[in-house]
Amino acid sequence: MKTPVRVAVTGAAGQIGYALLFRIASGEMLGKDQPVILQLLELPLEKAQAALRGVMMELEDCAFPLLAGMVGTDDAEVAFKDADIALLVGARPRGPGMERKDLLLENAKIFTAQGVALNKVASRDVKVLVVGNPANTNAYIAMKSAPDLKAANFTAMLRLDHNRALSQLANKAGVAVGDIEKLVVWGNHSPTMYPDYRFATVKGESLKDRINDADWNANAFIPQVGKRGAAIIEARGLSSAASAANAAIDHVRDWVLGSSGKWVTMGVPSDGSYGIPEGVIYGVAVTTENGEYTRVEGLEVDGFSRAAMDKTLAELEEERAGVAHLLG
Ligand SMILES: NC(=O)C1=CN([C@@H]2O[C@H](COP(=O)(O)OP(=O)(O)OC[C@H]3O[C@@H](n4cnc5c(N)ncnc54)[C@H](O)[C@@H]3O)[C@@H](O)[C@H]2O)C=CC1
Ligand SMILES: O=C([O-])CC(=O)C(=O)O
Repeated sequence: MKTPVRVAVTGAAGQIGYALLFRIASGEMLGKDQPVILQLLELPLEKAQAALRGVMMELEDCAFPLLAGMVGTDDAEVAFKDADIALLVGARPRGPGMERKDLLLENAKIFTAQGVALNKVASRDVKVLVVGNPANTNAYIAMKSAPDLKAANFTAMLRLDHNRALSQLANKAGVAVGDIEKLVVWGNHSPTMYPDYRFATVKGESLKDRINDADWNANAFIPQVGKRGAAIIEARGLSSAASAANAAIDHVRDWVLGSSGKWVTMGVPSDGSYGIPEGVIYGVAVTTENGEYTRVEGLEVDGFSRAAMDKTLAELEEERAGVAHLLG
């Protein structure tokens, strides 16, 4: 038996948590031979803690052979203790009359505290995935609040956007979703993101040439991928949960187990390439191997792409400026 991996999940009793934990415990994230210990954080409210206890009872009732242990807590330092992987899902949702800026500030407090706790007690190699919105800026805040941890190990989830774009492209081109490679979604997990299939291939042939429809790209594809989260809320009355959990699993699985040379999109702190200022958590194409990601370098940025990449960057810069006073 392998040594169990400690996986911390915040917001564990929420709807993404409910779609996520059972799949982690069944081995879909880290492999069917990898035991896990789940360290689950919820708010210190009776309702949230009761819901968490219920989820843990259900996890127990699945008798997952790979579930080597479980902790439920309202204390971030307990949840993050020696964590190898931290999925930061819990966040303050937008309430009635709340502006984006208010949401940003409320969440800034949460992700500052969680960054500090990770810095104090998590494994020095902890891999962090931020799902809670605004995901890129929350990841940036946590990273800045955890100066003793590797900045490169703080990532934000753009995989749902990547997967959404894959399916839209497969439908448009009439190809199998699994045959599409070399897609990237640049920037912020928000409607300003830029899904870019200029480099994408299907069985080695250019997908862009096959679709050959600049109008569809600019006026249907890009806005549809960007606003897909809102479309799900409109249809379901609740935000994406199963697809978000699925994307979190894809993100961490590929990061830990490798993408076998395939491109995947991760929100990672910029190294200054592609004109993105260093440190900004920005969606880029990466390949992954041996628990590390490597940016796909040297992609051509044409005029249309530059404008799209700068627009989503400007939004991230604005978010960063909005929380700068909290980060010292
Ligand atoms: N990056 C992405 O692609 C996506 C991000 N999201 C975001 O994921 C987040 C979670 O979504 P849902 O599970 O649907 O929400 P939810 O409201 O069902 O669950 C969130 C849970 O987090 C808990 N929570 C809140 N603050 C916490 C804190 N400081 N510490 C620990 N737990 C805390 C709440 O008690 C709640 O149980 C939201 O911010 C949502 O906008 C959702 C879909 C996709
Ligand atoms: O739009 C939302 O609030 C949830 C989300 O991030 C998504 O589904 O992409």
